[in-house]
Formats: sequence, structure tokens, C-alpha cells
Amino acid sequence: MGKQPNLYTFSDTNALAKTLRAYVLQCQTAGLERHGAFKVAVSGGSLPKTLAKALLDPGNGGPEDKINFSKWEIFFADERAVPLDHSDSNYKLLKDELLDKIPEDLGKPVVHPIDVRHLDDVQEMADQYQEELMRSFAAKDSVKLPIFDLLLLGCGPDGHTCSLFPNHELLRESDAWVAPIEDSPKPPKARITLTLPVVTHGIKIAFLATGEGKAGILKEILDTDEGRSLPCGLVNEGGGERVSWFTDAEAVNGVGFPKRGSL
Ligand SMILES: O=C1O[C@H](COP(=O)(O)O)[C@@H](O)[C@H](O)[C@H]1O
Repeated sequence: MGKQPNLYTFSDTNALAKTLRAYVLQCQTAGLERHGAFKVAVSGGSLPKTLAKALLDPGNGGPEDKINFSKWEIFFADERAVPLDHSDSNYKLLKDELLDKIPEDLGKPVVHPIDVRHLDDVQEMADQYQEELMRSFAAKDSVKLPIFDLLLLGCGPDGHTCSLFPNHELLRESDAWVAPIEDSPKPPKARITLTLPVVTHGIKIAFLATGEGKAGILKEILDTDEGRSLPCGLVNEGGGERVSWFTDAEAVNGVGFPKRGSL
């Protein structure tokens, strides 16, 4: 077995958000040192709310505690084939929870939503989003994979992450950076997603999982052999110690995997 992920656990989401903020700041500093920008992929679901709590906190006011959104490039780890103002849109969720609330003095991130001209053709939508990545990270024929500074991921109750679902053939995609899915078991059916090699290639990969609804699946992913083949388990396997789980007490109730309380 390779290196293990880190499992951070906190009493509640407020305590979690404080440490998540410190972690994101570390990743931001590393990204700025590496290439003068911070390239992040963000999921939908329950994640944007907790992320906003972490990033919109005024912090301690010190220079090392400053989220510098003007250096951020935000991509979507997955997106649903719906207009950007639709209630199922991951972009809308992030906009409502975070983007619209960023104070002016923190700067504006560059945000990369899907191209909504291709909502009826998810293959084309995925291809266009892959080209969007290529414009930022370099052409696909010159680099094997894009390297995100940080991927912020959710974990569904079935162990899915991004729009990579258990036992789905997309888990075997090894060429595309972005892939379409038209039979998502969770509605809406039509989506695009970053592929597993792109996810596991990230410099840092963080899962956010909170609430009692996640307890069963976290136990399966972190404590059992079967859990290793679930999408979240595959990210753990591929990313090893570059993967960190940010959880609250309810989500890890019954989980035996060793826990940490600080970075
Ligand atoms: O459908 C999706 O679900 C996952 C997990 O969502 P959660 O509400 O259980 O946290 C999410 O990460 C993904 O972006 C979304 O499209």
C-alpha cells in the first residue's frame, strides 16, 4: 500500500473552516511561488457553503492570512449541463455562496464556467472545457496532464466524487482531461467531469465531508478494502499523502482510520 491520505477531524464546521482556511492559504502560497497564480478546481454539492465559511472569514488581518483572489483561477471539478443560472448549476452554487460575496479588497478571481452553447451536446461541452484548461495549463500535446495547485472535492453518499460514479466506465478514462457523462445516477443525468488522472495529478487534493449522512460512506472508503475501489477511494490510492480529508465529528462517527486535529 502507498502513502496514506490525511484525515482531519473537527468538532463542527466552524472549527473545520478555520483549518481549511489555513490549508488553502498554504496551497495559495505554494502556487504563487511555483507559477505566480493559484489554479483551483472546485466541486458543487455541499462544498461551496463550507468553503465560503473558510474563505470569507476576516482572518487575523495579517499579511500571511490574506486570500488573494486576484491571483486565483477557478475551474469546476464537474458541472451539470444546465444554464449557468439554473438551480442545478455548480457555477451558480459557487457564485451564490462565494463569488458574489468576495469583498472588493480581496480582488476578483478569474472563473472558468462551462460554455453553455453546448448544453445539448455534452461531448462537445467536455471538449470545449478541456480546451479551456489547455489555454490555462498548456496544450494537451505538450503536457500529459494539467496540474492543479488544489482540487477541492466532495464525497457523495455512494462514494462518488466530481461526476465520477462507482463502477462507471468513466473511471477507466485515461486519455481525456475532461469527459462527458450522460447517464449520471444522480440527477441531472448530463454532466462533464475532470477525469481521475487529472484529479490524482493535483499538487494537493482536499475532500470536504460533513454531517452524519457521510458517516457510513467514510467508514467504507477509509476502513475497508471494498472502499478502495470507490471513486473517492481511487483518489486516495492515486494521491496518497497529497490527499487530505476535512471532516466534522458526525461524518467520522465510527471511522477507525487515524485522525488528526491540526495541520
Ligand atoms: O453531484 C454532485 O455531488 C457531489 C457530492 O455532493 P454532496 O452534496 O454530497 O457534497 C459534488 O461533489 C459534485 O460536485 C456534484 O456535482
